[in-house]
Amino acid sequence: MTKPKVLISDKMDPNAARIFEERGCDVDVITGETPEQLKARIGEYDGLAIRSSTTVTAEILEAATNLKVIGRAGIGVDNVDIPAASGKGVVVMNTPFGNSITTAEHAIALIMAVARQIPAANARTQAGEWPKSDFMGVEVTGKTLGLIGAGNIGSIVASRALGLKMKVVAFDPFLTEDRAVEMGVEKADLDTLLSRADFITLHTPLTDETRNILSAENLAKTKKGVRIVNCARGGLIDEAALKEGLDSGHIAGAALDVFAKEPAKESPLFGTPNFICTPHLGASTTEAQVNVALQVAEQMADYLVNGGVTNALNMPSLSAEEAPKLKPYMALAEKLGSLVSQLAHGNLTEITIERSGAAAELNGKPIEGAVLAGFMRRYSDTVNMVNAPYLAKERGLQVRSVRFEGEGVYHTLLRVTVATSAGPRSVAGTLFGENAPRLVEIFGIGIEADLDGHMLYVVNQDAPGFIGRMGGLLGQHDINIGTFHLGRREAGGEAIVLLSVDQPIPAEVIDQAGKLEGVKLVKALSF
Ligand SMILES: NC(=O)C1=CN([C@@H]2O[C@H](COP(=O)(O)OP(=O)(O)OC[C@H]3O[C@@H](n4cnc5c(N)ncnc54)[C@H](O)[C@@H]3O)[C@@H](O)[C@H]2O)C=CC1
Ligand SMILES: O=C(O)C(=O)COP(=O)(O)O
Repeated sequence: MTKPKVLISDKMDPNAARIFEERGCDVDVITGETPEQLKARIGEYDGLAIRSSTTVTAEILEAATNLKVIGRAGIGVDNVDIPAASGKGVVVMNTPFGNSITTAEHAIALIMAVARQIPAANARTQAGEWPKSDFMGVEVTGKTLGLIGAGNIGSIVASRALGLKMKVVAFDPFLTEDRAVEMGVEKADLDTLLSRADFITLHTPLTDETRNILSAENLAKTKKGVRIVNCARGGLIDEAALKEGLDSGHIAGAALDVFAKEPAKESPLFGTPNFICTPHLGASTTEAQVNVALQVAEQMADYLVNGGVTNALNMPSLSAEEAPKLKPYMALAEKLGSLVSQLAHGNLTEITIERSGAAAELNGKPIEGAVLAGFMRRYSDTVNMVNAPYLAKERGLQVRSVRFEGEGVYHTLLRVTVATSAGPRSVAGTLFGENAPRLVEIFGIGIEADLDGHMLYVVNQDAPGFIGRMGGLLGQHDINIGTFHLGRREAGGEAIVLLSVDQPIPAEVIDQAGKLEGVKLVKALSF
């Protein structure tokens, strides 16, 4: 048998190459290439091991004709086009815990550095100035730390900050009161956190929801004299607004390890007083790099040599006999989980997964995992079908599984219901024809649709002329409608529309759709 061939395309601890070789893989270490060079080379490889410097686009995946697995030696996978990888059957794995302590420690180091202006004081002292009277710092003891994102890294930061005698206020949709008490933090909404924090640190993945979470508007809600630290992802903060806040003196200091555009070789923030930055060093300690290198190489080699799957972000763990029967259900389950998470808002504390008819006969665990992975994916880079139930439990999400053996209208049905502060929200789906996943109900209204690509969800008053107005608006913006599905509770009552389009719908078109006569709600969805 020919040996699987792996490319390590980012700087990685040498233990990774050693493990690949010991486990029976050939390995090349070629770092710092341009996307064109990687594209030209990738066709030879079965595995690609990366950190954050390699961006794996759909175009690179197109050229990756032999690729079976991408391993991220680290946590964030926003540099990998996961849908494109899934489409090509390429497993994407990460190492969800190997660098979390190290990254949390960097956040704490930056809190201290920004409180005492250590980098500027160091530079001027070494320049021979002895500028003792220019650097008056603040204590962290007794100050409030606002933690945005209380997952693995956020929880470690909280525990360290408590050790420094700070108060910790945390905002995270998956943080329950019980978990907050266990962590010793106070659960808060974002506005409360912004108004109370003396220091703010960010620990969320970069998603559509977290992008610009510290926008100009939200920065304006912060306490005067706030200090901000970002060791998560650049796009979480509006860098121009941060610069304005520092210049005006509203923000007393900021420390960034990550930038919207990396490598950040220039930025309006550079040179701003009380601004500190590091070049994405969050995970850069000997310990973390050895951890993630060993782990990624072991996981990837296990997959390439034995077919074992660990920490995959786009693939469930399944036995060989169950796999073919469960596969279409997993796709349906993940789509329903994703749909309900895109439609339900507020405090998400309980999810119920019902299986009726043929679905009731199957192993419920992988289906549950797939629903939860779809449900939580918007909130975490590290969630997969395997770890989703564990993460849900850890974050206090109650998961109920219910089976109904008899058949209803459909021979097989999955229903996912989420308890929200506004009441239960439920969606249901079945398998049609050649086991194609199909939505059949949203919030109690019958509607049949495929959940695929970019979609628009509209709630409107059932009245003549609506379809024409909506079609006309999208047509004016050159947006082609692929499918159009309608459902309603009763004639003249509340109706819903799900339509699929060929490209993402710009925000201004969504805004205009929301203003059309009879429209109550419009939401862009993606699958
Ligand atoms: N600077 C660096 O070198 C490193 C940066 N990172 C970044 O740190 C991020 C966090 O890592 P982990 O804690 O391990 O991930 P995690 O998945 O354990 O935690 C992320 C948390 O963010 C929360 N969250 C998601 N959307 C949110 C929202 N809209 N508002 C508030 N909270 C939200 C989630 O519920 C979850 O609890 C990673 O996604 C990665 O981008 C990770 C390692 C190193
Ligand atoms: O693990 C992560 O998410 C990181 O951001 C670390 O990035 P790096 O591996 O140091 O390029």
